[in-house]
Amino acid sequence: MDVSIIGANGSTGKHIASRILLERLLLPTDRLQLVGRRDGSSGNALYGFRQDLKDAFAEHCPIIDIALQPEEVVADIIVMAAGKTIQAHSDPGKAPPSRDELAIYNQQIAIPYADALVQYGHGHEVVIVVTNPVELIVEIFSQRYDRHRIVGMGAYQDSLRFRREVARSINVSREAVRAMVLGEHGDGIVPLWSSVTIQGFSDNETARAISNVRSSTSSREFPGTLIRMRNEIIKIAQRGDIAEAFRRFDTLPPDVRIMVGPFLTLFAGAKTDIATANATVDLFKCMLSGKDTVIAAQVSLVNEFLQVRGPIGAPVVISPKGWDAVYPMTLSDGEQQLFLQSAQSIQEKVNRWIV
Ligand SMILES: NC(=O)c1ccc[n+]([C@@H]2O[C@H](COP(=O)([O-])OP(=O)(O)OC[C@H]3O[C@@H](n4cnc5c(N)ncnc54)[C@H](O)[C@@H]3O)[C@@H](O)[C@H]2O)c1
Repeated sequence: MDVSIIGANGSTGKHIASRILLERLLLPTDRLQLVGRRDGSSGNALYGFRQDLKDAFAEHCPIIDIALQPEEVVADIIVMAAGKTIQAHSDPGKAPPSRDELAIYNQQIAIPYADALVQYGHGHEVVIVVTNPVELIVEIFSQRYDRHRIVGMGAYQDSLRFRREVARSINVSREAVRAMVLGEHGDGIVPLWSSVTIQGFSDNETARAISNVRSSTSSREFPGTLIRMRNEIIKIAQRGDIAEAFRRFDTLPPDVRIMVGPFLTLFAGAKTDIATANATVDLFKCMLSGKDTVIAAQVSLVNEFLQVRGPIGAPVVISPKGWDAVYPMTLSDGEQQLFLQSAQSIQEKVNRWIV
């Protein structure tokens, strides 16, 4: 199997590459392709990065290739991780950072890769999209290529965060919690409390545990609560009191922490690249496991789930071919309403952004 990482010299791309090698997911006869820009600093740096990987992983290394043009990308699985990332700012008068700011710039990066895939690809590539806004980039690839082979990892990562945060609030391990987050990888996230199961808990015990920890009694109130709590914490971080911001963060409900955690990490001067790389490689492993696995991921729907058209985080059955079908989940009334609002908002933004 051959894997290509577009944006391999970026912090997320680098962690993805080293995790793939660390876990020996590729054989020495497989190929890992590191993709950068000929006219950017990554062009030269990738040669050094390749050398570093060879030093680190020696005889366990696959063949490592470098590509500096979209038309040179050749792989069975392509990880799209190139592009700008959001920056923290300390101006309380300005809106908090949003992945939406990246749309115009990152779209221009993605289009040549999507066009080259259509022109030079062999038709069975699968693209895992990391670049934000993940819904927009999924749509750019899906409008050009087989949409069933395009999978965005934002909802998968949000679901892992949700499981971890729920587990932390009720004092069990993340492995004991099953849960999904659908919707947008952004303000329009839809945490599915109805999907939460906790190993060893009866239905009544699960319901009691959830009502003790969730942010609001109904999903309809969630967006307002999320924005209010997010803005309060960001104000503290903008004053420079990061330790206090994290102390307050620890007291937030788990469904709010999913969203606030990455922003607070940014304001602290760090990045979410390690967790993102881990989630991407986990998704990659699920995909290759050969078992039909249901995960939340951004895909471009054509009426398969709640009659939604367009890109959104949805429950899908994945396989080595991408996503085969939508898993027919039943949402609560409030979750359904939140999901449909999120779909509408994403669609409006994507229509505005796509040139
Ligand atoms: N989905 C998620 O959960 C998640 C989490 C973190 C980051 N991200 C997204 O991943 C992307 C990368 O983030 P990062 O932190 O690694 O950024 P980064 O700035 O560290 O790396 C970006 C890389 O992209 C490369 N690049 C830019 N234009 C390119 C082109 N035309 N061809 C090839 N490479 C090109 C740059 O040279 C750089 O090496 C961003 O869009 C970010 O928003 C997503």
